[in-house]
Amino acid sequence: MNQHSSGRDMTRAVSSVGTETHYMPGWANDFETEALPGALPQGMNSPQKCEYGLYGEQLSGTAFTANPPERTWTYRIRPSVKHSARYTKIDVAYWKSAPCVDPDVVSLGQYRWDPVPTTQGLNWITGMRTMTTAGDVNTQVGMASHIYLVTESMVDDYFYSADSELLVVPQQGKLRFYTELGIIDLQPQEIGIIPRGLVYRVELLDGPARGFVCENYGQKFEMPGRGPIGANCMANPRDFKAPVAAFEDREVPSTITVKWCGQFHKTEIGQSPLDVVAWHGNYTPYKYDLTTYCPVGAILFDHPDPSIFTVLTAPSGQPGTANIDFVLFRDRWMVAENTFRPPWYHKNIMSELMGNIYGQYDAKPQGFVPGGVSLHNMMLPHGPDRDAFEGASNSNLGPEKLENTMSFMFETRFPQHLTAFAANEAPLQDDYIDCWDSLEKKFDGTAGKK
Ligand SMILES: O=C(O)Cc1cc(O)ccc1O
Ligand SMILES: [Fe+2]
Repeated sequence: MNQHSSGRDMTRAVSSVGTETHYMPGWANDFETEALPGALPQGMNSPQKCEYGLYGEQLSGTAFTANPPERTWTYRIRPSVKHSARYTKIDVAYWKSAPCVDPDVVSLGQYRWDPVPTTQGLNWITGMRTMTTAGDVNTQVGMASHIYLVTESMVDDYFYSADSELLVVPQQGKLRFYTELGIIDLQPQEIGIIPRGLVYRVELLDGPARGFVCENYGQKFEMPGRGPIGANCMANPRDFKAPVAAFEDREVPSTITVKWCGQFHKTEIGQSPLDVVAWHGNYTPYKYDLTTYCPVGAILFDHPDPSIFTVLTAPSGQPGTANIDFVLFRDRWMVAENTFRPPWYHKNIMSELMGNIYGQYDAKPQGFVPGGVSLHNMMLPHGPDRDAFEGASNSNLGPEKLENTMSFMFETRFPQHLTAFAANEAPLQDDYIDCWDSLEKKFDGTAGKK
């Protein structure tokens, strides 16, 4: 997987705020890219003097001795220490971190929310609304799920999370992430990953923007083991895209906000920190087009576990038991014979937070709407509502295409705790649990096969 990318050939010089984006394909490649010709040292990382008067700096995304180690070498106008003055603690009211167990909030239950409405004056930081937290940010275990609401761009304000990598799932609007390593545009049906420690700002290209974020406190997302499926289908490595180098040489009063151990801190500096002119390495932000995900499923009978739809998985250290699985339910053919085709009724040791990107989800034809969220927590029973059950039990089973549908699941081995925002302020559907009320007892002890 560590093939050498031809990033340099694809690089376009973008010497200040770029308007076009360019990407290099491949999963976890060892990329190289430069926004000015010759800015990237060849054959070594630390020349005595770098070209253009640049400073060399390493960003380590794994422990030095991890296998494989992930790191990126940057060549920048100033070293990051110059983008880091004294920090002041600030309050970011709605962005919570685990452990965050509110004694007045009940997390045991099946929950569903309508889309959280967007309001004016929200940027990537102030518009982050934490719905659930799991694990512990201090021990780098677990995750948080958020809804983001963005109606304003960050202009000379920058951010990074030392706590987490962010998996961003847009549902509405279009965002541009100006990062230290280049520019990524994101819109619905795409996902982006912003790695831990990477500095960026988020611009609103088309708003208002809303979407979902999985904040991963633990080991990085990786492609799932493919097992008997073999080398093809599911997510294909070449469909992951890393940005080419792009830098800002802007000397204006600016701020950097840092999320660190669940707390937020701000510092003021006199220039843009996005000043990396060239870089090489395998620790990068990336995007992925969900419509390139090639689903594999039941082609004769029965309904497999949803793990067959895993796009990315973040390991927990216990094999097969992820800190987080990111699972995609996209349009696909249903052909299974003599089969109840929607998800079965079940209880799961993992906890399942789902979001609807667009369309209708087969187990919940009503009520789980685009922008909406549901939570089926650890060991809590759930499954199709009555209409889905009756429909699927009585339909004529020809080949049928599930169309106009894209939902996803953040599934974690840890119980998810609701925030006070999720319990009290977000549009919780109080009657969600009633969707199973009208399931009848159909049992007839005399009716079975003799
Ligand atoms: O609960 C859900 O809707 C998600 C889900 C889908 C599926 O096809 C099988 C199991 C499962 O948890
Ligand atoms: Fe489920």
